Amino acid sequence: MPAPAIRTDRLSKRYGAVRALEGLDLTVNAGEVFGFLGPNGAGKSTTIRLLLGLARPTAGRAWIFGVDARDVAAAHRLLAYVPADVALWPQLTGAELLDLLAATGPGVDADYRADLVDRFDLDLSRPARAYSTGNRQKVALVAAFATRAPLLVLDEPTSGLDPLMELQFRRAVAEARDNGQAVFLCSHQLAEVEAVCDRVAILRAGRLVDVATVPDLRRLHRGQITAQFTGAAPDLSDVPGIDLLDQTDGMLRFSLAGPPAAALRALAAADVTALTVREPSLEEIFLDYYGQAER
Ligand SMILES: Nc1ncnc2c1ncn2[C@@H]1O[C@H](COP(=O)(O)OP(=O)(O)OP(=O)(O)O)[C@@H](O)[C@H]1O
Repeated sequence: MPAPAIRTDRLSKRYGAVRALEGLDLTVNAGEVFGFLGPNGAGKSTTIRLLLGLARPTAGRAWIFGVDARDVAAAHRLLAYVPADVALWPQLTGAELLDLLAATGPGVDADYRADLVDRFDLDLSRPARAYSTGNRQKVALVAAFATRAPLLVLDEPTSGLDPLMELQFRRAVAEARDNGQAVFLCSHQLAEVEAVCDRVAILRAGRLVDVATVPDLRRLHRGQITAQFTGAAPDLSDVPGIDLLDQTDGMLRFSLAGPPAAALRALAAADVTALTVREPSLEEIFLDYYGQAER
């Protein structure tokens, strides 16, 4: 079996009394787009710093394709990184920057890079000091995708991109996956994570809360059902996991956790004329987890 793109074993980091990361066990496979989510301060950046060898773990270990993450020279031949705050040398033009980044990174596919420059609508003749936040992000993204590195580590890579560029980003991620690359995507843009990720990990206060596919996460969280009926209202009093949200004459709306069989039986006993089922969005799932921390 080839080594996974990322593996961590009880990876932990403390800053004094602060437990930034506690016992993280994670595996990200080649060809997988993996979302890494968590509220502010959950430990996402700390994890990335440990994966990149920018910080030393207090305990535990991390590997990039079987290479110890602390072996920075070897591990960085296998990955490309886009930071949340892209800083570029202000006097260099976009073209000079891409050449510099290509020369110092894990390699470059020049044809693909030209294609990406076009798709991301990047003006390479301007100096970096004249770039907006979004344009700086585009330079870093084009440089990273163009490496075709086996692992792409992307930290909040699209916060400054407009919707058209966001679509280009999603397309490039899909191409990376089709090319067998792994993508580790840290993002607060939940719609983006929902659209591109195969699996997501949810981190809270330095600990992993869950790792699952988006459909699996949906199954664990509350969906919303609206039923319209004529005659007597369906009797939902015995349905487990139900939470009645709204009831008017001829309509009721409820949320449901767990399998829908009991609710469907109760609805079938009434004269239901229309039924809509809305699955929870990743945002609702995330808030559900986040809300648990407040309780
Ligand atoms: N150098 C440091 N010294 C002290 N504490 C730190 C340091 N870096 C991070 N922390 C603490 O570790 C915890 C995790 O921080 P981290 O930056 O990893 O969170 P994050 O999930 O990336 O948050 P955000 O979404 O806001 O970027 C926080 O409590 C933070 O204050």
